[in-house]
Amino acid sequence: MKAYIVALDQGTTSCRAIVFDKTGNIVKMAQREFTQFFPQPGWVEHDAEEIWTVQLEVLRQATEGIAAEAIAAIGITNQRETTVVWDRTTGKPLHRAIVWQCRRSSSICEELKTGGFEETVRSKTGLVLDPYFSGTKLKWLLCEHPSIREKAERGEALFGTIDSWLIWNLTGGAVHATDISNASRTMLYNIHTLDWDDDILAEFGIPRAMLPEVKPCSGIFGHTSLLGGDEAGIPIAGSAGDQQAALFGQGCFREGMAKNTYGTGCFILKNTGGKPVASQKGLLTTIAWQVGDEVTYALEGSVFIAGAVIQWLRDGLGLISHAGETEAIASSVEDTGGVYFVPAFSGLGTPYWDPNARGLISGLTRATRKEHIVRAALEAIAYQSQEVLQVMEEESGIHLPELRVDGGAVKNGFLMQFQADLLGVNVTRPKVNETTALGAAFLAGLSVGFWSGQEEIERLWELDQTFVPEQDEQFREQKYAGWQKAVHLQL
Ligand SMILES: Nc1ncnc2c1ncn2[C@@H]1O[C@H](COP(=O)(O)OP(=O)(O)O)[C@@H](O)[C@H]1O
Ligand SMILES: O=P(O)(O)OC[C@H](O)CO
Repeated sequence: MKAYIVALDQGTTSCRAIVFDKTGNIVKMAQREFTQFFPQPGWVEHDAEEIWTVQLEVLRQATEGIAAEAIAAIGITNQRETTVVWDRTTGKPLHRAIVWQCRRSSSICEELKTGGFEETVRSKTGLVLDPYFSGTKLKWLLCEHPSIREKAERGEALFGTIDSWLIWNLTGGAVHATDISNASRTMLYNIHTLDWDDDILAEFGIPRAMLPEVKPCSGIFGHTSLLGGDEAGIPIAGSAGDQQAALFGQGCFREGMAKNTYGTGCFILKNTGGKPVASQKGLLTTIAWQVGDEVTYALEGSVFIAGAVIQWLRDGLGLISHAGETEAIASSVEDTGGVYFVPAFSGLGTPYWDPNARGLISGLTRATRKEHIVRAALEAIAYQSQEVLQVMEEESGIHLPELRVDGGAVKNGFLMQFQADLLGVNVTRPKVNETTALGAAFLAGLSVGFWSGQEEIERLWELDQTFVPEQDEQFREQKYAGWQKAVHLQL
């Protein structure tokens, strides 16, 4: 009997494999971190081969003792925008993966802006001309490495985001495909015509031959025999970028529903229904998912550094030994003692879109202790999310009734309460916090009939805890004004 769906969640810092049952509960999971490379200030790389090895290892661990015949399908979700180029014949990467956080293509973005290309990009792709997205990373790679360009022109070098890379490897090099939500993050995909955009490809000098086929998020991408089982193999039946998958996993199927995922960064997505909504204030217009013929769009606010600031306190400063400690440390002081921490390690995303901004800690005095800095780092995650939500509200004129949250950092009760206090709305945390993986599982499960439809999935959402605002308007205004002052020191 097909009792399970397996989700592969390839995040910025770790690979997870999670086995879900029909009730959407976790049966088994395995997770492992992989290496981050910072070859120059502002540059971030991953080893795509290491990612595949680690992903396969956690897949095997999570499914140990489970017969391949019991797995109805595999769903994939991934860190988005991260750019991989590999050799069609050998299957080996031709360069380290250039990670979404990497700023190396800043000057390319500047040139394109000067050349008046910003509006074209915005109107065709819904995105902002920023190094965050794959397009200028790929342009950089082809310009810096003429041998890769030659291969690309001959159709021998393939481009993909991490979902494509996993699908390629899971299918033994038989399938070069991506899903529409990931395609919409490349800056090469036209979100209106639903095709790669020839004008942009020409401007960026990217041959179409290296691009993957774009498929709906829920549907068969290929099959894998890596876990054994019958000859046909296990279908890879769903795929979506991690933030879109989380929106799906949170059951935000209706227009106006929104979620915030607190992982390496924070990504707030609001379902805008069947049509793209353009933003005037730095939100991204993106494709949430395609199920059948129906395309759903979203507005997104992207915060580049959220949980990553906690990792930096651990790995960069040695102030803490585990992320989990920060809750008690932050709660041990009344406030930050006037300290603000702007973690703009990779520039600033929504609403500023300043690739050159860098981090700062302000308001230091001789009385400042480690506890204040840890607290300020956690508060920064909430302030950045607040800024995005404020823009969303200003643009739509609608006050968000609640914020659904998920991701690694929502375990932190201090952070969740502070977020509710700052926003003045309820923050709701679901029982299954692995919402990203759950979304990928739902997309895969829907396509093979494991679940009957979105109504059934919606009923599976269960509340863990609601964080209710405990502070008044004056608190919110005062705190936010202090944050704004600190951010503007950097701009
Ligand atoms: N208790 C905690 N408090 C604050 N941050 C945390 C906590 N636990 C984990 N994190 C942060 O959450 C992030 C991991 O979340 P995850 O959703 O796995 O991220 P990703 O998918 O981006 O790799 C890390 O950056 C980590 O620092
Ligand atoms: O790895 P995460 O979960 O922080 O997600 C990264 C985003 O997909 C980047 O756009």
